[in-house]
Amino acid sequence: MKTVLTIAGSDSSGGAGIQADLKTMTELGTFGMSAITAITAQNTCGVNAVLALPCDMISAQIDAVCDDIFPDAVKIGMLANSQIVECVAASIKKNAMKNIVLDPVMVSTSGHRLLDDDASDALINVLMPLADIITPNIPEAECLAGMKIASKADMIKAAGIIAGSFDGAVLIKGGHLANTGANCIEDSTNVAADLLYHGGQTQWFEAEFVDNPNTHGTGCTLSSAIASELAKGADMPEAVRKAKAYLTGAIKAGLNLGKGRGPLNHAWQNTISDC
Ligand SMILES: Nc1ncnc2c1ncn2[C@@H]1O[C@H](COP(=O)(O)OP(=O)(O)OP(=O)(O)O)[C@@H](O)[C@H]1O
Ligand SMILES: Cc1ncc(COP(=O)(O)O)c(N)n1
Repeated sequence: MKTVLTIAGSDSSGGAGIQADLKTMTELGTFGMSAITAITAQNTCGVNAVLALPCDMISAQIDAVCDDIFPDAVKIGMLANSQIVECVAASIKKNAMKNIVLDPVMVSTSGHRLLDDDASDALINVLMPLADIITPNIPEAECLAGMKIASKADMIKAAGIIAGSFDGAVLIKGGHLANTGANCIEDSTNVAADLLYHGGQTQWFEAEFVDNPNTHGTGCTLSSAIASELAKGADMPEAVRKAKAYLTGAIKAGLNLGKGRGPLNHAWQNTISDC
């Protein structure tokens, strides 16, 4: 069985972070392992508290995994502060890890900062160069590219700028532009359109925009699904295509848990075959 390591924060409500990552990895037939960077007290309504773990404990988790069950791919999510960004980068180099998917988590859907303001430089200069793909949402891509993004043309421009600063691929997730009119295609159906910039080429991945407010953890799910598909041997465009199909199914299968933006239905493939 192929193995995937998530280096990310814990979400007590199970919708995002390592909990979403491990569910995704299991559903996609890989063996998920975790190195926890921070503990959050959160639910579908918001983040109440964050405790960043000490760097030596984070490095120790990564080393313990790599010394025994070397991961075929790695997903990196919430990193909390610049010290953690630096120590995760050092551990990746030391262990010569491969298939690195970096989700540059900055702010939760509920508006809570999950990465210190002053950590962006370390993220861009120290960690990004080690990644095979980074998966920013629109606000994160605006921060990384230093420009506003209000259209698909802006997404293409921003992806080119971000890709110019490292060797990997860039997937700009368009969830925040969907339903604003900016993503509308000719038949006026609204779509959730993500842009992959890979090897100098751009490619759109479009899926039905599901009218469902329960989208807590979509970014975590997509990035860990990409890591799982890379671990199983897919090339980058194929990994993105399969990951987006899994994600869209999990949004469509619609759970309705909690009082706020609820989590996804990770087990949707089993749910459908049970019907
Ligand atoms: N309502 C929806 N229907 C279908 N796909 C969606 C919907 N909302 C988001 N997506 C898709 O989910 C993925 C993550 O999107 P988004 O742009 O919201 O990233 P994010 O902000 O990092 O996610 P998160 O909400 O977990 O922080 C993308 O593939 C996007 O197209
Ligand atoms: C531990 C952790 N990692 C990532 C997110 C981002 O997910 P979302 O934007 O859906 O809140 C989160 N809320 N918590």
